[in-house]
Amino acid sequence: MKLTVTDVRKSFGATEVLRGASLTVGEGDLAAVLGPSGCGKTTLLRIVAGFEGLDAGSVRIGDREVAGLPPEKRRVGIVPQEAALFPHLSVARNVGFGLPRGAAGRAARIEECLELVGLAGYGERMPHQISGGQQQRVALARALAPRPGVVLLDEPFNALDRSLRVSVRDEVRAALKRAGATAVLVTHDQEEALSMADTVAVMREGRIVQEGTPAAVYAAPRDLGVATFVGEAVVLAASGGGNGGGGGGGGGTVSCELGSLPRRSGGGSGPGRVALRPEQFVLGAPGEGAGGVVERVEFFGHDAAVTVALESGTVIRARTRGDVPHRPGDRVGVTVEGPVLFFAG
Ligand SMILES: Nc1ncnc2c1ncn2[C@@H]1O[C@H](COP(=O)(O)OP(=O)(O)OP(=O)(O)O)[C@@H](O)[C@H]1O
Repeated sequence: MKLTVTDVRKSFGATEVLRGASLTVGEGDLAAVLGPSGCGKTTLLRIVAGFEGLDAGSVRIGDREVAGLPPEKRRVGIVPQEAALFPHLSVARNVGFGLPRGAAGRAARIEECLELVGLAGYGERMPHQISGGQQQRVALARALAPRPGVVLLDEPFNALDRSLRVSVRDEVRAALKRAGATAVLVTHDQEEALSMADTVAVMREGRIVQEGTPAAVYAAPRDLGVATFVGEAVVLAASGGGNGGGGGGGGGTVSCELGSLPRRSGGGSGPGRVALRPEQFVLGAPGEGAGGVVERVEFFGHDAAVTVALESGTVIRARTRGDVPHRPGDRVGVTVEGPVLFFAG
């Protein structure tokens, strides 16, 4: 079901933690709430779940206002940070925990949910007999079993080691999609948010400051804070020309130490800052563009990150193809492929 959070406010004592937070998640979508530690992500999730009351605002699941209802009346499924399975209950009994005893089709629903998360046939195992990633998937099956209107996932991959995280998050995403669930994932890991979610909601100081598809937020962040929080960026002092009057593409130019660059529209004009994405840097021969020296090459197989100290003292990190010919100490010339993001002020 669609989730609509409107202008939610919440204070703990004198501290206002949510300052008019609004969030919309379309039916069947997975939204990631992304923000720094302490910005209010978990509080927002707890308010949607009903574990915490709100001071003002509204929470609707489908067409129903749930702000005054206790958690068990909201039809919300929760996947906590650590799977938190009942250790003395089998996997099947964990999954069936939220289903009424003796309900018709209960056993079939348990098996169906285990199948959704790719664990068909694991019902008789005990939690300690399965891996951490599998435990997290059982927690998801448990959340899905009562057919909730919304599933909430609070940093669900934190307890897993890095290599496992990537595969578990793919499996969790696939299971949510198979179930057709509307879901909200809270995370401070931007790669997780950008790679998993249909939409990203960037949260800062108790408010959602921008919502959109990962690609849209990355390409057109509303301010420098979002630009540097969602994706990597090198920020340089710059001066922006007029917007060129065109909608869509044409946005005039920006001048900075790396030259005069075409800019995306928006962001104002006059003095300000430019945010350059790692994939916008092109490393060429010395003399092509700004001179610099390679400091470090990080090889990832499919691509590489090359850190270059420019003669000006600015340090940039460029994303290049994996077959990078550079070594630390090499002299290179750095140019930028536009259009670039500019923010006045
Ligand atoms: N029950 C509470 N009583 C008092 N203060 C609280 C309570 N719950 C949360 N806070 C405060 O509200 C702020 C936001 O906390 P919250 O856990 O929502 O942030 P978060 O964005 O989820 O952070 P993290 O990513 O570190 O989990 C913090 O400053 C926290 O100390």
